[in-house]
Amino acid sequence: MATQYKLPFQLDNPELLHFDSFVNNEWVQASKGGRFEVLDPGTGIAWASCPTNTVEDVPRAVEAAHAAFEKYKKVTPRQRAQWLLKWDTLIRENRNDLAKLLTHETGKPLAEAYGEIDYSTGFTWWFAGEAERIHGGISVPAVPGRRVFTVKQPIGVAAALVPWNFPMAMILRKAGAALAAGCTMVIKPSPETPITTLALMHLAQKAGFPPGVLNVLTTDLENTPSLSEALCKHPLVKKVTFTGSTRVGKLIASHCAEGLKKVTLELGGNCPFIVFDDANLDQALDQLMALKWRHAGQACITANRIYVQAGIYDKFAEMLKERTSKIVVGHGAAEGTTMGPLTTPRGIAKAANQVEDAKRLGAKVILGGNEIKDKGGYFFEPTIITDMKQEMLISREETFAPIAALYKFETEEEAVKLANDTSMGLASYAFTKNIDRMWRMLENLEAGMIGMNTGNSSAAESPFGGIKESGYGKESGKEVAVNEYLITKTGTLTLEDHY
Ligand SMILES: NC(=O)c1ccc[n+]([C@@H]2O[C@H](COP(=O)([O-])OP(=O)(O)OC[C@H]3O[C@@H](n4cnc5c(N)ncnc54)[C@H](O)[C@@H]3O)[C@@H](O)[C@H]2O)c1
Ligand SMILES: O=CCCC(=O)O
Repeated sequence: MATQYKLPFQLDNPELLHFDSFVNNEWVQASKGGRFEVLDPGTGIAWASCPTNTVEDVPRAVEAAHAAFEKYKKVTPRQRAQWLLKWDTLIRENRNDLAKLLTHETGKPLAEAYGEIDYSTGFTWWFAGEAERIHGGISVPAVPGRRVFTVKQPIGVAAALVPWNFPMAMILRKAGAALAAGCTMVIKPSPETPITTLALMHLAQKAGFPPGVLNVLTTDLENTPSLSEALCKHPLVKKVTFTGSTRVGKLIASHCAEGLKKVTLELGGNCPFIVFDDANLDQALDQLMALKWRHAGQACITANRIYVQAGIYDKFAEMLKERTSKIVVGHGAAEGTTMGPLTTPRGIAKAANQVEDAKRLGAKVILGGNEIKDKGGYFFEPTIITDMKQEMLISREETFAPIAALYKFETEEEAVKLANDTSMGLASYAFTKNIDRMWRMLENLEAGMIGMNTGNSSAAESPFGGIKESGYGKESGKEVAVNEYLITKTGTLTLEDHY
């Protein structure tokens, strides 16, 4: 469908732009004909619209994915790998254009958009390699004359429900594993970020994936819960992979319980970042600057609670303030911008509420603390708060905004106790030059991923996933991620006249 909106950018390859849903390799409208707008968070202005699919549109997409699965499951792993590699190449070739789409949907600065694309192609590359390395096993059991073996088979149609903060990375992390395993997929992107997803579909089609292997149902905020529920409950959907908040993750798990669907849940974080007084402060600060301010604090693995040992607390806070003051907030596509807007206006309201709560309970705002109202989009000042206490809101819920909250601690035992005092368990970070202590951190911190003198642990080759209320299942990494899309079948063979 031709767009009535004015595009705020130009693409080298305008063919990438699609504004309709994608089912069975065709660009389609929603059955009821409705559309919703896609806004640039840096201006608040709509620049595109997409079909508002509803529950009525779910069967068409799932049935297309199922018909495709019947053929795709028999495609050789090498062929799957070749299609994945071709997709990977096309994404890399369209890097400049995709970065513009990401920036205008999420708000993140162009440099970060490039970073997301490079991170994302790690997944297409990695899972192309994994496709041919899926294998079962064989064993000789205690009973004579028997052999027991396992074969791995793709589970079926997978539904992927993805968030808006890393729309490309989250889709390729899921689709890469599913396609390598031999599954087909129906993707529901967030209402904020459908255009990047549709551009990826354009490239998947060009890469040669057959019709129905990948499908996208776009929809708005209002129809998201019902459409997602219908996808989870459709009998032909055998696997659901969800990335998003813990609140919604619990709903998804309950929808899937009915059909006993296999589920992967990558949910919220509330990640502690611990700096001991024997840490290399410059190293800790470099890592914190990159981790905390990445996408204006809108990453699940961001440092939500920063615990600093008493002896270095004041110095660390000052050093952080000095570096943070140099951040340039602006439109993600503007030259010189180092921090963009929040992606949604909901994020601004939540951040403002958390700052007010911390101030009321005795914390000090040493930098920022306010919404920026004169820039047009959804901007919030990079904010540093000291004298944080466990009873404050930020200790219990993710900020998902550019707020660095600093807590003081005295001993290692206290730091571990405070760090683990959360229902979440996605990632934890520790900075110390004491190797014994570092090992204790790895074993004692309750999280699925531990950053040891690093704030950057996400990579295609590392298993990604949380524990506690941060979810279950792993994405990326060797074997574990592809296994999420496979079933294991056990064969038992009796042999005559055999030991
Ligand atoms: N662990 C991870 O890998 C990871 C990665 C990115 C984001 N997250 C988490 O996601 C959250 C931020 O993203 P968000 O605000 O888009 O999360 P969200 O839970 O609101 O939305 C995630 C997805 O679910 C959809 N959704 C929203 N309400 C729904 C409902 N009632 N039923 C079904 N689907 C629904 C959204 O449209 C989106 O596609 C944060 O909590 C963050 O930590 C986690
Ligand atoms: O927001 C969560 C995902 C971020 C990541 O994969 O590093």
